Amino acid sequence: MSPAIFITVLLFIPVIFIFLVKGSRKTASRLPPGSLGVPMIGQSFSLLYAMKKNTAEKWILERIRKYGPVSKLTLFGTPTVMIHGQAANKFLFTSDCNTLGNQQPASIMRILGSRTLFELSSDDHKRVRGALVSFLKPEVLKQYVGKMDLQVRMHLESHWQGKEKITVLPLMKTLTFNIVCSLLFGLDAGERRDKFVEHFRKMIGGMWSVPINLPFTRFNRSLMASSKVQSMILQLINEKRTALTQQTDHQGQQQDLITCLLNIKDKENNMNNSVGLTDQEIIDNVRLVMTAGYDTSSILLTFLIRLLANNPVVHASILKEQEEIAKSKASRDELLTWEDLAKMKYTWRVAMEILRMIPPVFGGFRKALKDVEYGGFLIPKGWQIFWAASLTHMDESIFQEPSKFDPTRFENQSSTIPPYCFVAFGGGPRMCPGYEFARLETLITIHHLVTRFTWKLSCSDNSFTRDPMPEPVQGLPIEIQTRKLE
Ligand code: HEM
Repeated sequence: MSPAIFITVLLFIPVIFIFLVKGSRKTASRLPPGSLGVPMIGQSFSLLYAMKKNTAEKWILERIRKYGPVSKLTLFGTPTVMIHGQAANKFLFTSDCNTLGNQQPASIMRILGSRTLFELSSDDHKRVRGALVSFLKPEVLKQYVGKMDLQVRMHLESHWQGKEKITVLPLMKTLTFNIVCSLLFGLDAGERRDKFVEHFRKMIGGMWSVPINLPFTRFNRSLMASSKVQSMILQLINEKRTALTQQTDHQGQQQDLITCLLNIKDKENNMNNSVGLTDQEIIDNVRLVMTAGYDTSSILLTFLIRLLANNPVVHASILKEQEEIAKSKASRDELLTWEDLAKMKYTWRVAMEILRMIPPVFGGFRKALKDVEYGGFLIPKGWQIFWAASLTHMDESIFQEPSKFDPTRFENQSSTIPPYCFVAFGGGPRMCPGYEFARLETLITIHHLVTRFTWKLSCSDNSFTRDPMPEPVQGLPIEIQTRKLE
């Protein structure tokens, strides 16, 4: 380098430095209030601790009181902006996919695969979601009420009938897993399903772990189980594909989710159109649906059972509604129908009120794909945005006396609850596609439980922790008694 160029470069270095410092000060002044804390860690442990102690709502409200509805912090290794309120939810759930992307911890992507709905965006997300919804929509699910009913009856006969004491949460997990297996994979009770459950439980054990793949880590065990689950689903896909080629007409026949997805693919291929799902997309999304549908519904059912033990007035009203339906049947063996479920209005309102007060999904993250302005502040590209359902669920300007259990709030939900305020199922294009499936499982199970059993809590501690899903102390042990239909 010639001396003249060298001197010019030297002279420019301070100018560039001053420019960069000024630029970063300007950016810093536009960031929301709050502290990022210790790099990488920030406020993660403090939030997780509050969740464990079931004081996360208070933790968040204190932040809001201190910094206002938009504040910055660091969560799980990433600078984060927490936003709050109806407008914030609308912004988060409806921003276009070039502005906000979905953001899940790295461990989830490695375990469930890179082609799940969680990871996809724009047209890819629409295509795969459309395929899943083609099975999960009410018009299709209504054919499966009887099949779900049979699964619930079998579960109660094996795990409740004749017992005096049971623990609710693990049993509800077994029940929802069996329903998912039967409806999604056509996999009924037997050795194969038992193997499947075993691998699945190991797989989900490491979903919220540090993604370091070393032998004997939780994450490593999860990854190994995930590849076993993948092989089992691939085997099912091959069997179902063979069965499909042997059938000429599958119209009007009951199918499972995998067959339904293969059917879409084959139809599309026949039309020389490639909008169907690849085998990898089927595998990844079947793993996602298994996971998404397992913890959530089982937790809703567990808290419903807890509420019915604690609240005799609600119990009496639900029992009345369910007994009327049971009495309209010629015998106890007659299965429930779609029309019966439509009559269970009060029961579903109670479930919705539980979801308002104890949402199984505490909240979630999105990622800013470019610099975004929100509420007069800058959210820099690459930062994550955090939403928590309870922020609007427990806001007294939206839900009067939010700590009071009041299912009547859901009587005319669309006219009394403003949009983007009840977000237990999320909102916008990523809103939970399993809403109807969860409604069916919940109503059918509660019907059989209240008409066949009475129960009381065995544990006097009525509290629960979050990890990150809410779990009652000791998994909710109860004492049960069989009752006769009056
Ligand atoms: C009480 C039960 C349930 C609750 C409270 C619930 C809640 C949620 C929430 C809050 C989201 C959105 C997350 C976000 O926007 O970041 C979601 C997404 C999802 N849920 Fe559910 N869920 C439930 C049951 C189910 C069931 C039974 C299934 C499947 C059969 C399911 C499948 C899914 C899937 C596939 C997504 C991802 C959607 C997408 O990204 O487009 N969920 N769920």
